[in-house]
Amino acid sequence: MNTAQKHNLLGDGAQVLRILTQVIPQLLPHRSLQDIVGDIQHALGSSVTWIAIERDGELQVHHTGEREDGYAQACQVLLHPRIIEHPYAWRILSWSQGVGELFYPGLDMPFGQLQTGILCKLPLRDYASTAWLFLAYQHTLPSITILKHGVTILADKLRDYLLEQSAREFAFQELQQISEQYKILFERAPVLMNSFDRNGRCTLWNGECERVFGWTIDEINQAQDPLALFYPDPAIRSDVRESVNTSPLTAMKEWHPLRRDGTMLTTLWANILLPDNSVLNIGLDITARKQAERILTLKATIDDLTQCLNRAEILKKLENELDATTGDPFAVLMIDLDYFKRINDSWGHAAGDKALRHFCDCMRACRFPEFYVGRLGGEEFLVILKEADCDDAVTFTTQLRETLITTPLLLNEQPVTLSFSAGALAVKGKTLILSQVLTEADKALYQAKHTGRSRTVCVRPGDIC
Ligand SMILES: Nc1nc2c(ncn2[C@@H]2O[C@H](COP(=O)(O)OP(=O)(O)OP(=O)(O)O)[C@@H](O)[C@H]2O)c(=O)[nH]1
Repeated sequence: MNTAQKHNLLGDGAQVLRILTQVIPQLLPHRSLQDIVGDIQHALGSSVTWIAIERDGELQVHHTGEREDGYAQACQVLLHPRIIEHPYAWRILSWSQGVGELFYPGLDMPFGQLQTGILCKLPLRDYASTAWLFLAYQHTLPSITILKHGVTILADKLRDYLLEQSAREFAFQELQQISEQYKILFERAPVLMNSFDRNGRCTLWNGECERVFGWTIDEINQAQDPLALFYPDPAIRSDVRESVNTSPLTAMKEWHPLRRDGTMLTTLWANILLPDNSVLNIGLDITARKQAERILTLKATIDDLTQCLNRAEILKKLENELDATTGDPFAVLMIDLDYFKRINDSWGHAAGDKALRHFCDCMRACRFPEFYVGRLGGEEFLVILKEADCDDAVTFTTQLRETLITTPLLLNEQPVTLSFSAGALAVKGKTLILSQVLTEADKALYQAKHTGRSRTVCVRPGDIC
């Protein structure tokens, strides 16, 4: 059918409806607007056809001619004073002849020669946008009224198509925004997030993993078994695999992976099974926190001044020894510095502190297989010698006295030899309770103090030797 025959059909209402039944079913969501404009032009035989959409102040134009500037074409019509200053609200405007001269004066074929034209507004107000459909013919048509009715029907369907497209685009943009937000969250959250596939290849590795472990995802995947970088022990590796792949842990579990520099981390991990059956591992690096906890725990057991065990801790140790089911023998020494007040009085309190630290250093320097030193308070100390008897206790104090002589305390560069008295007690089996041990050792110490000081008195319960 040639163009003239096609134009004649547009003068017949029934034919126009028949043409529309071919075009309207093509307004499918997956088809592009450019294709749809092409369908309309082909079915209705127009020479110039375009659809313009104004969204957020921006004009998008969909047209058929590949080489033509559709944007300029649409602007010339939509920004024409006759359109902008139109005195009435309008939905559809038509010109039975002279459209080319009106909108495209002096332009080449077919623009300057266009005769009949229709501009139809497609209100898309819900989405803060407006669209226009423009059709123009080089010849005058038999009935502009019939064409206008046809275009109104087509415009309604076209508007439904555009609204659906807008809704899809809106949903897509929202999805993209959400996915972008999750991407940022994944990359920047101060939480370790990663995932490994069934072959052990790393598929996800967020910024925090890179920062904490020191490897990039590419570096990890260069290893034959990436997991072995973190867990060199095959048994632990198998536990990790079991926890991730076989029974993902929803509660946090502590693991100790290695980082790139070989240091061991303390981490907590939980595994989240995703809908595609992959597992996302979420972890927290608690190395610094654990370290701080260890230091705090240690500090709670240490005497600040002398760095030996504090009173509570040495008494706890003594109680543990007394409660031990094995009932292994051990010796207890209660030690008190002699005439310590004189050091404070002669050299000042700071010198007294220095003397206490020096005395503890000398005790710790003594050679004995296993022993604990604790400060009971002031210048009084308790020493527990494991698997020892009274003779060992005496040997220990003799050694300590020698050390104090060979390594005197220096006060204002003057050597001062510290002296101490000691009460020793040997404990065998589970025969005594804590208070009895302390009372007996104290009795022996008292004896040492009142029989000349600088000596060790050994006692067996109820019996001083
Ligand atoms: N510099 C210093 N002095 C302390 C500390 N704790 C207790 N003292 C002092 O230790 C002295 C203990 O004096 P005394 O109980 O009379 O004992 P001493 O002078 O050693 O006499 P004997 O035990 O009888 O030989 C007191 O002057 C306390 O103030 C401390 O942490 N630092």
